[in-house]
Amino acid sequence: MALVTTAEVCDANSQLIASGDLRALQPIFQIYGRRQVFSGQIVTIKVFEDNVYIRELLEEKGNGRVLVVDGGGSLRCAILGGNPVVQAQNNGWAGIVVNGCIRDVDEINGCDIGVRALASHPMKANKKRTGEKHVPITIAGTRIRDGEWLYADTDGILVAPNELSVWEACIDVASVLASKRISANHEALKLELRILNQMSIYCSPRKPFNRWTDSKPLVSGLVYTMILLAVISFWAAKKLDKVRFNGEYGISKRGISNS
Ligand SMILES: O=C([O-])CC(=O)C(=O)O
Ligand SMILES: [Mg+2]
Repeated sequence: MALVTTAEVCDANSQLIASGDLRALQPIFQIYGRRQVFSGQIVTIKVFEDNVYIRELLEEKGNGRVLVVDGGGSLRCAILGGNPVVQAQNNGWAGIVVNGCIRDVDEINGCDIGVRALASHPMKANKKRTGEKHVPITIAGTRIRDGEWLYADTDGILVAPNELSVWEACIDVASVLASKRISANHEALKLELRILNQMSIYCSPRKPFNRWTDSKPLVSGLVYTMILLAVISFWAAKKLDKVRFNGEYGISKRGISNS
């Protein structure tokens, strides 16, 4: 998805925006961390001036996910510091979005991870172990659910219910180029650039797996194979029967032998 900017995704998906599926967070966040562009599946957490649960989540393997923290917008202390961010980077988290404050900004800016927060604050948070993990949250005017997808770049932050995919677009580029059978290199390059510019048009939520329609080809393939095998075995049995019968009665292609 990094091939396409958040602005291009918005331009090409007005229907998803109108339906409320594609949402942009209000632009209230500062950019921290070395990764300015990041995306991933969302893990939500709701806390208030307490950071124990945040640290616990970032101790888990990230697998490219993004932690989105509803810190209630508090500007009275930092709920994220350098230590958990280094850990998140080492554990493979793609990013952390904090509706609250962070501290150890220089350390965080050295980490290979994307971090967004309202501001920095020198005071640390409570350690009372309060909050809720994996609950729906509302930050920056946007309702966000655990398991949705987040896309961040220097223009802003988008949230979608499913992973946005350019897979279809890549197939399209290949098939259009093949069908045009372009020989001159510059023509091919021109067309490729035009198609790449249009790529976001094909950005669509990846379809969820449908147990029936997605397995239909496999099921019908199996049925056809079984019918074919049945016909072949029937034919073979008949043939074998005939050979056996002919053998028993001494019938050959040339006629009945006396021996
Ligand atoms: O101790 C804290 O709450 C925040 C902090 O600075 C860190 O984790 O590095
Ligand atoms: Mg610290």
